[in-house]
Amino acid sequence: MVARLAILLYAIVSYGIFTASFLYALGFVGNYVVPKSIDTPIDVGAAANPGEAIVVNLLLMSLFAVQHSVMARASFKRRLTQFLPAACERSTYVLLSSLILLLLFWQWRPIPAPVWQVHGIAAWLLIGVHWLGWLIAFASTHMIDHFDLFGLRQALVALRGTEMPGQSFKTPLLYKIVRHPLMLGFLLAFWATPEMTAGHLLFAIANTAYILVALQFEERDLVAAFGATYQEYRRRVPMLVPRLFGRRRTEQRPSPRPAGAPQ
Ligand SMILES: C[S@@+](CC[C@H](N)C(=O)[O-])C[C@H]1O[C@@H](n2cnc3c(N)ncnc32)[C@H](O)[C@@H]1O
Repeated sequence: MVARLAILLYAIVSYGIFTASFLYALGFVGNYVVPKSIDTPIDVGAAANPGEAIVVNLLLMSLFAVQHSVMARASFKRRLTQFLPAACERSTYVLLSSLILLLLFWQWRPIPAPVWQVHGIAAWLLIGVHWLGWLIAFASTHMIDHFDLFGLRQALVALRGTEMPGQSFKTPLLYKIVRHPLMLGFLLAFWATPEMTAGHLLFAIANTAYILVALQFEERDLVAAFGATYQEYRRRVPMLVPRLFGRRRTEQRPSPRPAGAPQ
């Protein structure tokens, strides 16, 4: 019982650190409230040299990308759970991702050179799209399973001593019109800004490239897990850009989750 409570505590702490990093990300990307944002150095007088800034920023984003993708693979999870209880695996993933994000926010080198600036109604439209992106991203986690994605469900199931139910294939709400609404939300939040600087542009380009690569791995795992059901979904539903005047959709039956489906 003590071990199960410790797992739950670990999951709650990891979730708390994730929440802090997510809230900080809102301020960081949008240049709101936080002491250090994507365009404002802590030490305002000391702008980094752009070459150094590009290298440091790319290293920080690569660290996040490698951790986030390697730890999401089934083979890595199998190895990790030889040392850790399976109920801690997702919380560990969430904890490390959040700590790396906080490191990125802390060590980020702004490159303030302006790339575009828009004013008036166009600026307000872009700000609206930016916040819509964050809203879509947050809402999408609830459409898949927020508490499962962030490791709390696994800890609660372990506390009850019951079996963790397998991952099921879902297409609720936004998942009916795009396969990856969470990533679509991030892309909108990263790109829609009335004042784009060189540093922000680097952030948006590198993260877009990472998302496009990471989705290939994620979809490979989803095809392995759900087979023809996911392949049919892939043919029917666009990846990131909703089809506004789409083809007629056919209803599909839910498929049972085969053993070894990714979490
Ligand atoms: C961080 S979520 C991102 C989901 C999706 N890529 C998106 O952008 O909305 C990643 C997890 O969602 C799972 N996943 C993605 N699409 C899913 C679906 N249609 N049904 C169930 N799980 C899904 C993946 O297996 C992975 O474990």
